Amino acid sequence: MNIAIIQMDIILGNPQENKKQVQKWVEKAMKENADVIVLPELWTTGYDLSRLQDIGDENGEDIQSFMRQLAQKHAVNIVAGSIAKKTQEGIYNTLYAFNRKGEVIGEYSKLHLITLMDEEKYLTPGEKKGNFFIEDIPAAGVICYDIRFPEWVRAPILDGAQMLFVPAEWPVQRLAHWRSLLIARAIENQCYIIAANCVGSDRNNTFAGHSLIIDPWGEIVAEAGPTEACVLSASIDPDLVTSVRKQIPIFDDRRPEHY
Ligand SMILES: NC(=O)CCC(=O)C(=O)O
Repeated sequence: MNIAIIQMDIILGNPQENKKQVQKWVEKAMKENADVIVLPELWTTGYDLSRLQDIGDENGEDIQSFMRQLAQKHAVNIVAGSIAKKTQEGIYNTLYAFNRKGEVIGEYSKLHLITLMDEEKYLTPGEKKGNFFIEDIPAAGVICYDIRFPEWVRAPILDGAQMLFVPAEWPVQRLAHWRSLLIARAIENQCYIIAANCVGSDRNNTFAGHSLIIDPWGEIVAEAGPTEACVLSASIDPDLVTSVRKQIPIFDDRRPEHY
């Protein structure tokens, strides 16, 4: 299965331009025979949080229609990062996943809002896990700050996920945390981690790049650079999850009655 992460430089507060960029990046990813394309967090708006009422997506409808067309045109699965989804209950930081026919196959709204970046002032937290299937392989999504909460990452894994998608806008000053946390989440859950970060800067942050694909043994399969927008491609073997889980059977050896 060929994965292509789009590590993009998100233009702050400009969904139209970001959609144009994504169209071009998807064309590029398809030249590398992508089966699954993955985008970063809040890629339509960036962290223009105080303007989300104006530039957020009403019930995620615009992005669903945009992504449906892209997925159908290229017959590719797309884990469409996350976008600001405006609803009557509030604005959510929501991931959508699409299959090759452009059907929505997964939806997840970020559970842990990062107060350090003021998310709680503008966003409403999700409440549900983000499990879905890509080509019959059980997968799940969590979003950026969520990776600091291993008990939350474990939840969709216990439901069977073998691949974890992590759209992010992770700042450079905590790059070491990004890499260590993602490797740890891969090792402890014996799953693939496919983590899409962005590059560039906004008013408050410079983003770290270093999008990563990590295998269930914790080895880095592919890693992007720190500053350049790019497509990070790699082929993954979902059977490796089963073989690592057989080799060290942590899911049989767990003793959840004690914790
Ligand atoms: N967008 C985010 O959730 C950033 C998370 C982060 O910077 C951190 O956990 O540190």
